Amino acid sequence: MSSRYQREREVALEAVRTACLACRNVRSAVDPAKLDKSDRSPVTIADFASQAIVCRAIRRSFPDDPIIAEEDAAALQKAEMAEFRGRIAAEVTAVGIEADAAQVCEWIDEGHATEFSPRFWTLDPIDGTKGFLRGGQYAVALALIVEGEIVLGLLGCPNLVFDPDRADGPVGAISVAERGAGISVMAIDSDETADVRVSSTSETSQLRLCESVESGHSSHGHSAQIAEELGISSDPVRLDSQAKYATVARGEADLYLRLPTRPGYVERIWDHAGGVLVVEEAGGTVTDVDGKPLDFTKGAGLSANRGVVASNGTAHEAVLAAVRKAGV
Ligand SMILES: Nc1ncnc2c1ncn2[C@@H]1O[C@H](COP(=O)(O)OS(=O)(=O)O)[C@@H](OP(=O)(O)O)[C@H]1O
Ligand SMILES: [Mg+2]
Ligand SMILES: [Mg+2]
Ligand SMILES: [Mg+2]
Repeated sequence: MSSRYQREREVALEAVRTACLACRNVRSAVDPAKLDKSDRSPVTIADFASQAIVCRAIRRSFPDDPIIAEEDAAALQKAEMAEFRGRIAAEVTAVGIEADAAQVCEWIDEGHATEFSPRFWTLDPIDGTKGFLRGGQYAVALALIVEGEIVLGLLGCPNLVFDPDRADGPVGAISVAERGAGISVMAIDSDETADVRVSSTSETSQLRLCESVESGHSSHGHSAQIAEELGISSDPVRLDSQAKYATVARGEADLYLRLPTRPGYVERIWDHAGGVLVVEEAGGTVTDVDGKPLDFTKGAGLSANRGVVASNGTAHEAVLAAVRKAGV
């Protein structure tokens, strides 16, 4: 596979792998401590450690590249957060990157960009934090966007079985996609790699649908209507995070629906950029619910789009028709 972004790929893969290891270490604690952000969503030591690790790596190799990342260190600066800061630094150090609390806060804040630029990275240090907390799926999601086009997309999924045909095989998979150069999936703990491809299912009644666990993130009512319209009788598979894109990419599911739960919610680019390229390079199609391509030129939000439909491609038009019929 010829690669135009070889160095970026290497740096990104190493960073995502290391961040996955840090997340696992935190998760193996009995009850990972969490903070509630101003929107009442959770954030943990692992989110911050992961963001510090990935931003540090990008900053060292690509000093001029802006990073639009989900978290920032503002809440960590308060005096009463000293212990929490120290625990983040300890987790970063435990994966081989020696750092103190001040240093990790600086790295976290390297992800402060919010505006579109001709070349930038976007990072979700843990996508699916609720999934992470309940022991479900979560993802370290990273993408490089050049001239508004996603050129690299990585999804590190520490809780995803590496090979869906070996349910008791290794757990932990990193999907790495480069535009025009394909996708490969790597095991987190070994050198094993796999080529993957979306399914070829075209019969709409046979489509295996996946969606968010959280009904506040995607309308379960609308997806049930769409499934009925398509003649699907199997239950949707609910899993957290961009692991949904990874499962469509490898043909384990055929369709991922993310349907707005209220007018005006703007999806964040870090919740999608990595996953979108992973599905596209595996042969699938991703649009919003109106059939428009996702527009990554608007800064941190997908303000020109509503919701997301990711499919194996073959079934995409039929699904969009059902989405319209359901009045999404
Ligand atoms: N109202 C609403 N609508 C759509 N999306 C929302 C909404 N609120 C939050 N979020 C974002 O959802 C991200 C989690 O993704 P998922 O819904 O796929 O996973 S989960 O099932 O909720 O765990 C989650 O990402 P993380 O914060 O990184 O976990 C949020 O950015
Ligand atoms: Mg969050
Ligand atoms: Mg997210
Ligand atoms: Mg997140």
